[in-house]
Amino acid sequence: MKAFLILEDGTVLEGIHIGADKETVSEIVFNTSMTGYLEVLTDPSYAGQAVVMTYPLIGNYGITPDMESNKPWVKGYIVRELSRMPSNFRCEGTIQDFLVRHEIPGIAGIDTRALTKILREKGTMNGMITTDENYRLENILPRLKEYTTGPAVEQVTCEASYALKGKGKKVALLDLGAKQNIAKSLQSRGCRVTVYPAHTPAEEILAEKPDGIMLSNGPGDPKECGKVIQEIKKLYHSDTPIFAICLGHQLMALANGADTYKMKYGHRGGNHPVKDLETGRVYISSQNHGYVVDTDKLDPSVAVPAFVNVNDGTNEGLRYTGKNIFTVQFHPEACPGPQDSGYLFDRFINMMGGSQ
Ligand SMILES: NC(=O)CC[C@H](N)C(=O)O
Repeated sequence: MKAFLILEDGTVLEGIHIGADKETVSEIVFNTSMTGYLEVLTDPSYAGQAVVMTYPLIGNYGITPDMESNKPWVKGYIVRELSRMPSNFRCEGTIQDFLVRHEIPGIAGIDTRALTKILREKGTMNGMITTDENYRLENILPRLKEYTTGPAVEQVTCEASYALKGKGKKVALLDLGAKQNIAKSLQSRGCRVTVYPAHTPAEEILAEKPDGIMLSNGPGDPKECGKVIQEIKKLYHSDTPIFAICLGHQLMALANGADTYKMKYGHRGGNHPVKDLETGRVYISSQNHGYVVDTDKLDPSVAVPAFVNVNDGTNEGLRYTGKNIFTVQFHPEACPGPQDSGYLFDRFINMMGGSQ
């Protein structure tokens, strides 16, 4: 069956329908990872967005246990070619069935690299995936212009707190849409992790006297998270060591008077170079973000830049002055992507006083 991808600027691309049989409006973002399509599909930070995979063949090892959460969160899926016969000893099914089961529509047969060039030149746009051949642009374009991801953290956070197996340092993980590998990275370093829903009052977390607090990644515009920011402010004022990733990093910055803005087309992929400003060393990182902290308005008595993106000079991390707090915009938990920056979890463990 034919399908159409209609962009906010009136561009229409024709392809083949995949996934669930329904129409979807979302923000269209591209990911340049050459591996790890499942980790991308199941990363809760993509809630409200349709992802364009620039790598041309997707799904060739099918569905395996490499999930970052228990379901796919993308609102649409845009690929060049979807593998019809996945082959892998761990394969448990096809992407096609996975998308249908979770009611996610998609489109294949799109020149995703050409589409990415459009998104790079014009910036991230909203779009619609539809199978309706009689679509009317004059009706659709105003709908596309209006669309926003809105408050998205509520859709992806856990409902109640829960404790994960482990002994050793007690870490409170605030789940803003956490990728599973954050908890796993802590557990593999001998931490006892308790996961809290995004709107848990700071007092409740601090009452458990955690050795450290971890703020996770998550979807949407960080400025939509006003209430969570209020709680993070209180966490900042406790003397607990804090490590934050991506949305968590942005919220900690907003809680401390910094600003964030939306980038033209974001960073989503597995090969973004980030420079550690303390050592001058460059690490290759996994990334998925559309917003970034504006360091121009950052008060150095509050925080100073710790990492910078080597491609475009945007901020990739902050160190909080006089505090046991550091935050990064990229993904040291990797999944998918290089594990270069996994050492940051070790730094966090050291901040909590070592692994015992
Ligand atoms: N992966 C994330 O946590 C992304 C943070 C935020 N939603 C952004 O797009 O910038």
